[in-house]
Amino acid sequence: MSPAMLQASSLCVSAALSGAASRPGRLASQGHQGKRAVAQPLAASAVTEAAPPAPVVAPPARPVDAPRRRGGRGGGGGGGELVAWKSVRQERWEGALEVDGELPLWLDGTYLRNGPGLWNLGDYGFRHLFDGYATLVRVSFCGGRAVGAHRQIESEAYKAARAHGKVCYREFSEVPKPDNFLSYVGQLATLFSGSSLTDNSNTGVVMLGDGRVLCLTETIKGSIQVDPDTLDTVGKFQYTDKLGGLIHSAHPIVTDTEFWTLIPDLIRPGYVVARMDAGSNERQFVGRVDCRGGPAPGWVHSFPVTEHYVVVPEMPLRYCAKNLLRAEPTPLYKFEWHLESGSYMHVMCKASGKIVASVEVPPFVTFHFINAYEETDEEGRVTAIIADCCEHNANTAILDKLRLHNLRSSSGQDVLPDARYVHTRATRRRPAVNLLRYACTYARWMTGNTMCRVGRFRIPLDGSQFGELETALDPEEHGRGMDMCSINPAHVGREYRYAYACGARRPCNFPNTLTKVDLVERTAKNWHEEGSVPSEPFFVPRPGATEEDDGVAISMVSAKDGSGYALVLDGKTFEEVARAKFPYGLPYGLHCCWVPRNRNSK
Ligand SMILES: CC(=O)/C=C/C=C(C)/C=C/C1=C(C)CCCC1(C)C
Ligand SMILES: CC(/C=C/C=O)=C\C=C\C=O
Ligand SMILES: [Fe+2]
Repeated sequence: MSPAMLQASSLCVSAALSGAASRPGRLASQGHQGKRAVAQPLAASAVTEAAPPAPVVAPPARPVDAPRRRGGRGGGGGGGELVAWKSVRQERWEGALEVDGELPLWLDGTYLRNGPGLWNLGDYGFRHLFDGYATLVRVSFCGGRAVGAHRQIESEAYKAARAHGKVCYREFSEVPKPDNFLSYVGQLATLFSGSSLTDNSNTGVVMLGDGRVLCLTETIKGSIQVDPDTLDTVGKFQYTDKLGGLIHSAHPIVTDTEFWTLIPDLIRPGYVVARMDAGSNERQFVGRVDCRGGPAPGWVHSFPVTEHYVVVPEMPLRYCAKNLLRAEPTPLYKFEWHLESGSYMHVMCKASGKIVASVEVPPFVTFHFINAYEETDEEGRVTAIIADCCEHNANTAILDKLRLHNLRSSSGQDVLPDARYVHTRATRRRPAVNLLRYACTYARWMTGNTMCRVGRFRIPLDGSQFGELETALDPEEHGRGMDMCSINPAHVGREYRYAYACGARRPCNFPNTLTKVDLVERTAKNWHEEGSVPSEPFFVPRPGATEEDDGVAISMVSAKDGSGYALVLDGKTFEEVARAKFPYGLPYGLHCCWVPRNRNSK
């Protein structure tokens, strides 16, 4: 058993044996080099100080400028105000969590969530949700008990910011301020080599087939291995191949045996599709898709695969080399909207790297593909690819809504653009229909009545030129909000029925519900607690389950009273099973993974 696994099981034992598990705010002390806890008070200047020695177990954190008050329903740290959009700096915190309800005994492992939880450097506040320094929160479940932990990821970008008290690398919207013209010219030069790009891995976290756990963002250098038990930053994940590239999709598709990724090519507009075997650090070139429109590839935050194919989306929201060079953010940050360039979906055969379909589709805006699968005829021949996404109704306004100023100032107002769950259908006779759809999309834009929906693409494999994009269920079912989706991992690339996501209860300025979507019945079940901000509900199947929704969905909630807790919902009924309460409030976070206790480890 590796030291990390030993530590994990001792955590389980200490949580199970210690009475601290039922006392909020009490910390299960877990020795680390025999040091005592060092307080990390969240003064606004905390991050600008020279790096202090890492504390063993820090006391409960307070967000920047939050009052010190106790109590509140959600757990310790309540009685204040919503912490979701405030920096909560924890260099190393760990403690037993008070549990309300009954945690299933089969839930045995670690839920890990990554996200940009630190948006302040001294007096300086970052602009955008996606700028924050990477923050890992974990809850380890064992024997009906829960132990929480919280740490910053030690990226070069974060360490440099702490040491110098300023942004030193190019983040999503933040750029280091040059001291003079010469240093500006120097910065431009480093942009081309990629050395000025951030490695702040604040987006996703995945467990590779060999048990290694990686935090990821859109820069390739921002692939960082972490220890899921201690949350230690193990080091950079070095890709040992010669594929190059500076950016990639933040959401590789990871299975027990492989890892698929997309590498956009900004010089010769297109995408490289690559795969890596579990246990390896070497990506292999599979094939290339040339863009059909526009001066640059479309943003590929994520993409889906089926059993035999990789789906490569080409959105009209495209990377923009000029915007990459700018010191001040543009309305669409590093991107540009090129409606005239068209929108396309490409399908590549995993085995041969050949493109088997490339269709034009109505314009769309998505961060997150949910899943894809192959549609077959009676003879078992694959006739089309179905690909689902959280679609923001071809409206780029969502990027602006995720500015911290908007998230902090417009709560209570109904300013979240609508989203939907959509699919596409492709035939040769569609141009007129598509034109009509574009017109409808823009009519909705003009009236401000846009929709956020589950978008379903249908991409036929019969040589048709056009694909369709349809709304998979009435967006009113999930309040016209839809993002941050997970599904049963056994259904990745295969037909599926259920998706778990964040939806909306209007009025709101950000998704504020958890929603279970049933794509067969075209209905949704919703969980909501007034004023709370829940993050991605991550589905964990029950070991041995045969039904798709037999398991739990785990989310972390930043509650209205300033508290924070992990919420466990029943995968079938979507009723609350239990909540494990942190003794302080949690910042919002993005994506999650599940690390079973008996994982392989390297
Ligand atoms: C958190 C999230 O969802 C997205 C994060 C995206 C990031 C950090 C993108 C960063 C980028 C750069 C630092 C330079 C190159 C362009 C781009 C990929 C947008
Ligand atoms: C949180 C989010 C969108 C919410 C809108 O409805 C998008 C996050 C993207 C990055 O992972
Ligand atoms: Fe994402």
